[in-house]
Amino acid sequence: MQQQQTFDNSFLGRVFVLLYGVFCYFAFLLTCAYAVGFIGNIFLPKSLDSNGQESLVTALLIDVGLLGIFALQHSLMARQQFKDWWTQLIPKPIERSTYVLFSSLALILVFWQWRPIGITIWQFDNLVAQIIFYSLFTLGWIIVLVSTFLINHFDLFGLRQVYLYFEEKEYTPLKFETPAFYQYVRHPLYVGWLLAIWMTPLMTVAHLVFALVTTIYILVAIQLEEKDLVDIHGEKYKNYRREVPMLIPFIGKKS
Ligand SMILES: C[S@@+](CC[C@H](N)C(=O)[O-])C[C@H]1O[C@@H](n2cnc3c(N)ncnc32)[C@H](O)[C@@H]1O
Repeated sequence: MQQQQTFDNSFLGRVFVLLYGVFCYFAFLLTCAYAVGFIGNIFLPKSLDSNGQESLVTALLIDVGLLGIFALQHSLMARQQFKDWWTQLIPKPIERSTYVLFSSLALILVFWQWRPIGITIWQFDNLVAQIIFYSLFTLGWIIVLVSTFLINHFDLFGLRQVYLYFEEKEYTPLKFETPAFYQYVRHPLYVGWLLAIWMTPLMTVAHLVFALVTTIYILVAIQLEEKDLVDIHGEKYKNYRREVPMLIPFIGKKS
C-alpha cells in the first residue's frame, strides 16, 4: 500500500509550505526572464550565439548533454509513476513547486555551463528583417505566457496547490478546457516556444543545436503528455485530438 507523505498541518507548517511555493515560483520567473535574454542574445554577456572558446566537438558534447539533463528532469518528474513514488518522500502539496524548482535548476545549469560555438548559419542585418524576427520572437514569448493563463498559470507553477493547502482546502484537478488558442492548436504553449527558439536574425551552430534538440524534445513530450491526457480525460481528449491540429493552425496534422 502506498504511503503518502503528510505535512505538519499546523499554521506554521502551512505558512512554510506557502512560502516554499512562492519561492519556487519566483525562482522560476527569474529563470524564465534570464532565458529570454539568453535565447534572444539580449543584455547578457554570454548567450546562445556568443563566440565559441572550446573545440567544436567538446562544445557540442557538453551542450547536448546539458539539454539531455533538462529533458530527463522535465519529463521524468512529470510522469505519474514518478509522482506516486516521489510523494512518498515529499508532501503532495509541494510536489508541483518542487518540480518547478528542479526545472529552474536544470535550466540554470544549461545557462551556466553552455558552450557557445559561434559559426554563423544565417544572419540578417537589415532593419526590416530584424524587426520581423524580433516581433515573432516576442510573439512567441507572449503566446507562452498567455497559454499558461489559459490552462491555469497558478496550478501549472504550483502556487494553487500550496495556497489550497494553506487554506486547508482539498486540491481539485484542473478540468480539460480548450479556450482561445486551444481552439486552433492543441499545444499553443509549445508553438510559442518554437517561435522563441527559431525566430532569430542570427543563427549560430550552438543556437541551431539548441533549437533542434528542443524541437525534438517538444515532439516527444507531446506524445507523453497526450497519453496522460487520454488516460485522464478519455474520449473527450480523443475527440479533441481528432478535431484540432497539434501545432499548426488550420493546416496542421490532426491525430
Ligand atoms: C506545460 S503545459 C503545456 C500545455 C500544452 N501542451 C500547450 O502546449 O499549450 C503541460 C500541462 O498542461 C496540461 N494540459 C494540456 N492541454 C490541456 C488542456 N487543453 N486543458 C487543460 N490542461 C491541459 C497537461 O496535462 C500538462 O499538465
